[in-house]
Amino acid sequence: MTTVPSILATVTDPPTRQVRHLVSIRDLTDDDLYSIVARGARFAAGESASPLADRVVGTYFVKTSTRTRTAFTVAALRLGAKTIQYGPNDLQVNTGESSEDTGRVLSGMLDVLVARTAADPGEMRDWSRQHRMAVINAMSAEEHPTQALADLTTLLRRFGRIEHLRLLYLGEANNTATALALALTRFPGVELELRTPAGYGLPAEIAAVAREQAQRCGAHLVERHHMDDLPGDLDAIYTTRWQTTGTSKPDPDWRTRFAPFQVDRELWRRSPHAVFMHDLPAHRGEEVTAEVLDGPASIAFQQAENKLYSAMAVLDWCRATPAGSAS
Ligand SMILES: NC(=O)NCCC[C@H](N)C(=O)O
Repeated sequence: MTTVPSILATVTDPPTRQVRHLVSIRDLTDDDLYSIVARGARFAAGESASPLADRVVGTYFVKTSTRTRTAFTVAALRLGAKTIQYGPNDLQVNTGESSEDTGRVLSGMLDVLVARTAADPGEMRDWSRQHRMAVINAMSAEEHPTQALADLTTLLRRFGRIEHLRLLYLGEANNTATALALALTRFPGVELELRTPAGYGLPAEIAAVAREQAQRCGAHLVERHHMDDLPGDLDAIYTTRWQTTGTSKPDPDWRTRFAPFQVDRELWRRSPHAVFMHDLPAHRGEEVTAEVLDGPASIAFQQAENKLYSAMAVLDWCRATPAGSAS
């Protein structure tokens, strides 16, 4: 008769792991938000750590990416993790596997999935219906949360604070604007004004959430659809490219309607100390002039570098820890 080797009796399941997902800035408590932004600044200042030494981070980018994919891949490597990269044609979702099944399968093997998706807003939520693999939104058509976190780290490094900063955002209120509005309105005294072409403002639901947060936290959110009576004495002027990934513009003459929102030197007359911010890639001569983007006020390329430090902070925040233990 065959006997079972006694060594099998000593095999036990690993401890349950609990992760935190970042699909939207709304997934973060105020404390989470403040601590990720501050941690990003500490990583930028040279803090090093290897908290992901035994972890595997997957990146799945359906859309093109220069900054975000590189930032998260390098961040994972710097924190000690190994990485695996999936391109748009690599997963069985292309042959019809459901996004929920994909999440269930990957969560048995990966610790983190960093994903940039096409238009489907439910996909990332489907993947995050488990607590073993953290899901990080590296940009969807609706929101770009890790961009806003990097931008806030940039502001903190530049000004030493975020509270009471005055910011003007120009152009389409796209995924980046959504994340910025959801994040900045949680800082007391922040004044965020968006000037967007009519029909290209924040989605009504996002504007409502951001207004409610602003009221709770003592911030201010203003949205207008013209370029008259611009605010002065700003700390930062922010813009983004006019053609947002995964979206289309229904009106054929949209360029004419966007043209007045271009960021040029004239804007600085009222705010000579303002910095210029851009999530990149930039289209010189469209949303911003070359003179501004490449000029002394521009911190756009510092923003890009801060995506790395901010990605390190995000990966460390969301990593799996045995349930019940401190992170
Ligand atoms: N920094 C980035 O992630 N840039 C790529 C995308 C920029 C813009 N928000 C877009 O959706 O097209």
